[in-house]
Amino acid sequence: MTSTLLEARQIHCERDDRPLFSGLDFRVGSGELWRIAGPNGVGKTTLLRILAGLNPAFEGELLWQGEPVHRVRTQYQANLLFLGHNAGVSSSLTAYENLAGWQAMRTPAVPEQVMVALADAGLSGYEDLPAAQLSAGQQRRVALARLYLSSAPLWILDEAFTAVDREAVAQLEALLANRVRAGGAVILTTHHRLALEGVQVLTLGEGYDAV
Ligand SMILES: Nc1ncnc2c1ncn2[C@@H]1O[C@H](COP(=O)(O)OP(=O)(O)OP(=O)(O)O)[C@@H](O)[C@H]1O
Repeated sequence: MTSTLLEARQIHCERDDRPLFSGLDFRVGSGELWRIAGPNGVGKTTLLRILAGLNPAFEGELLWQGEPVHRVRTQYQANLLFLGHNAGVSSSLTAYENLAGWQAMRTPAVPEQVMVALADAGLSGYEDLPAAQLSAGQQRRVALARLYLSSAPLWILDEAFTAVDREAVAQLEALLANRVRAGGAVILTTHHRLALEGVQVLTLGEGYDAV
């Protein structure tokens, strides 16, 4: 039996007085991978940002391991890795500095771990280049390298597959599979067809074919 990590109750959100989504109820358990599906503009990013605690403009309740997120915010943030589709990679910093800086905000940075994560993300030889001099896919890999350093039980990933090549997609799928196998949970959006089994789909927008 899976234990519930994150529960959403009656989530409602409006943009410019127009309801984006309403009455959303779901439970994300350990070992589960959820895909939020729907057409462009339906509210997928908005929902992920709500779940990640980055958008307070909603009604309803979020529970982390049974406790209201607003009461256990620090604990929730410590258990969460959020990767937005705007990946948060600083173009003036090197690949190494970006990842080490990210790690240092959570734990003392360990240079060897950072180097290994960059290598795992396919960036060997590019560690000391400013991100501005990397390709779009390589910049995305700098952000994705965080996944190799993260032991957070909940990953929320917005369009994580954007700009990366087939090899990186396969590696990312393997990482996600490992995360859920280890008892974590993943919530993501992607317009990419996932080669993963057991994906649960929450579709926003009526009549959208999420296949
Ligand atoms: N900062 C903002 N202020 C006002 N409206 C916004 C803002 N961000 C997004 N929206 C609106 O909210 C709606 C949902 O946007 P959102 O980015 O959540 O959609 P999405 O489903 O993720 O789309 P896509 O598949 O194109 O990424 C859109 O109509 C968009 O115009």
